[in-house]
Amino acid sequence: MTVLDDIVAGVREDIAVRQAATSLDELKERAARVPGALECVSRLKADDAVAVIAEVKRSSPSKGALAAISDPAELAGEYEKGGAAAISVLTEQRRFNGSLADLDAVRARVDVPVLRKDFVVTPYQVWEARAHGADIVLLIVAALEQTVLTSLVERVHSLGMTALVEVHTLDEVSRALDAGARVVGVNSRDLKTLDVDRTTFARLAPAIPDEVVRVAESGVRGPHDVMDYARSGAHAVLVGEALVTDDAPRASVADLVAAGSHPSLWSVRP
Ligand SMILES: O=P(O)(O)OC[C@@H](O)[C@@H](O)c1c[nH]c2ccccc12
Repeated sequence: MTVLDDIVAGVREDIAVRQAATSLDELKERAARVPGALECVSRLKADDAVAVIAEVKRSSPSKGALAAISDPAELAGEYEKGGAAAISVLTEQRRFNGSLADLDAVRARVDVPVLRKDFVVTPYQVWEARAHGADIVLLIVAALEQTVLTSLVERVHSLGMTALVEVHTLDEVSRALDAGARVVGVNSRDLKTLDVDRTTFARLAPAIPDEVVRVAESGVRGPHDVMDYARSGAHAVLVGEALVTDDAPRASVADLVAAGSHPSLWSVRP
């Protein structure tokens, strides 16, 4: 059993508990009452800048506890003021110590798009994301069979949200594109082993066409990594650990944003 299998098994148990408390019909009613999802593709793909997606994450299976984050909305507010294009909120409970309450708190605070970061394997979770105000939903190719992936991408898009379809291999890039992904995230961390290899993005990016948004996920330590990912064709970067463990997250986001619009990047861009 891989780490990913283990996480998904726990997630399925937790879904069953929530589903017993809140029916799908009830979620659909809630989803109809929240403001519509924000359009994200144009925000994640500027002509001469790298969009920074800043993440609210307390723990991870690879690193254990990262930061207490007693006030996720406050942290997200700082990210937004620093220039984050979107905020990612981990809602997985067992390994990442997140919750839908964190998503609610962040949604209520910021105006930029909010990403529900979880191990989404059923339509119920997609409705949940929308009912809690998410604009973007993560779908991890390695956790989904192709027919399920395709139907979840369609569900996300039909609810006006954007699917961030995560890949780690070339084969998964094809699967993401076949499933109709408009935004593809290359995770430098292998979710089966938790190893990080920052060269993954550069290897996979050429297989992702330019009309699709290319997001480089994981392993960003600072401005230098943003510039490296940008040189390899990233339109956006997703940053967690470096920001949640930082004393000045707002300034650090601003530094990443500044690095992503450095003039030297846009003359060498493929
Ligand atoms: O903390 P990092 O190395 O900056 O990584 C952020 C993000 O990419 C990572 O949290 C992540 C990427 N894909 C995921 C899927 C599930 C959970 C977490 C993730």
